[in-house]
Amino acid sequence: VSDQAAASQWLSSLTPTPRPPPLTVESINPKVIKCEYAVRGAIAIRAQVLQQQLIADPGSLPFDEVVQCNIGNPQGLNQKPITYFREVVSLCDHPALLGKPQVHELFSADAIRRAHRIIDCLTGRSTGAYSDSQGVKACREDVAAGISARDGFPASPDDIFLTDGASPGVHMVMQLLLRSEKDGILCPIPQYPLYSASIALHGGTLVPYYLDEESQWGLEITELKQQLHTARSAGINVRALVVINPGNPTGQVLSEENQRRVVQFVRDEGLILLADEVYQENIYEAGKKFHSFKKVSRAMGIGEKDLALISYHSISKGYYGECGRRGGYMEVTGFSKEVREQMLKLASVNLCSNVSGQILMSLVMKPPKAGEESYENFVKERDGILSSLARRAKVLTEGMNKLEGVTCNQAEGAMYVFPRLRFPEKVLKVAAVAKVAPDLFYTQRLLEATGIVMVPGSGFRQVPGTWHVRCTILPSEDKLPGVISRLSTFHQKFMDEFRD
Ligand SMILES: Cc1ncc(COP(=O)(O)O)c(CN[C@@H]2CONC2=O)c1O
Repeated sequence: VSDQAAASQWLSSLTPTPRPPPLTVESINPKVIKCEYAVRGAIAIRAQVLQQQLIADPGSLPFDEVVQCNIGNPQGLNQKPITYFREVVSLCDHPALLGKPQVHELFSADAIRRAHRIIDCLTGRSTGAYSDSQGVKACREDVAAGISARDGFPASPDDIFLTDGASPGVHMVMQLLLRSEKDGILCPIPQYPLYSASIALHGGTLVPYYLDEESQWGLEITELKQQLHTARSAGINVRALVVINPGNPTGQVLSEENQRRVVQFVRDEGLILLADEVYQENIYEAGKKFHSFKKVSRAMGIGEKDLALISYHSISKGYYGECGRRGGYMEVTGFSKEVREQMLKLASVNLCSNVSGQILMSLVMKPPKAGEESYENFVKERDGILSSLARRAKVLTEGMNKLEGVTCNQAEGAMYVFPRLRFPEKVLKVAAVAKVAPDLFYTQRLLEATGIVMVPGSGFRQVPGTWHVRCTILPSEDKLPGVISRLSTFHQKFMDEFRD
């Protein structure tokens, strides 16, 4: 062996053979790879890059701001928090303020009283201490009182789990229900992708039921029955039915009659009803009203013994929009003591949800009452936000319906419009070559041209061969006309470019 070869052999013997990286995309849990969440997917990621570019190099793009219409994040688009709510959580987070002489100049008397009451019930009198795993008892009592007042039927604090938003509550239940791919969950299509993502993460099967766009995203019982039968024939053990009411991304508000038939279906088929009601205070359509599935079932005389029901709520929506504070509840009824003990065990693994979010959830469910010092201002703030959202829902729906090839159902509730786009054949061809869904292709072009961030309908699943986009109704009323105008100009150019 030559000296050179001997030397290089010696050197290579000194350098350890490179180990393969401990984690690669190939060695990640395949359930994680399968999971997708379009609300913060490719379009949102690209939007962040453009946002940074605008900061670094203003004037370098054909628009001067990125408008985040991809996510129901009201305070991200300048909606102001509710004064009373923030007063109470501020005092709870810094109780020393209560001892300051100026406190009565800075905070309303009822917020001070509420804070004292809450602090008295906190472990160690501190929001910094772990609470019970189900949540602070006093907060659960207020949530239960609020549910009882809303529904006219009793709710128990023992049935309430306070969570870091509705999302972890959904994940917990999927973890409980999904043992293998043989376990299925009936989900609306289009659906909020937390459900498809969580079902994928927990190794279950999403069993679709299609909402009927032609009847304002109606939920047909015949469709539920057909999809259930198909899944069962394929050997899927369907465990639960998810209903999102008001709907995301579709914005429909179910009629009470429709809800009664859903409850009857769930009861007859021995399913668990997962009622996602996070938009319960976002009702805009005249004549439409929110009815909780808890109320509907109890009014039918269907109680805990007949129906397993988990109802979700959140502080992220409504008129409060406290998305970043992470607060929510699951009301759990109709399960055995042993099952609830398993739920509590699961909750205890995460110790507890954040206490400020728990306090905010209790304030949402038991806000100021008439006669209390904050009441008038609270009502003014609440009604101001909700009436503005209703106006924006109408304006945006009208704006969408003026676009060529676009039809858009009225956003009766929630925070989105979900228009259907009929693309020229050329768009379908170009998108196929680019290997992207046509509605993703559209939202990519829209973002690059206007800075408007929308989520492609394919991120929510949809009837095959139909294409949609989801846009929030959240740009402020003074900004919304400009957004619609930029969208219309882009849309016209896009359709002209690809006209058959
Ligand atoms: C129907 C529905 N359920 C649950 C959640 C989870 O909310 P929290 O975990 O914050 O309580 C959302 C959030 N809406 C997402 C987030 O913004 N846009 C969306 O579509 C939702 O729309």
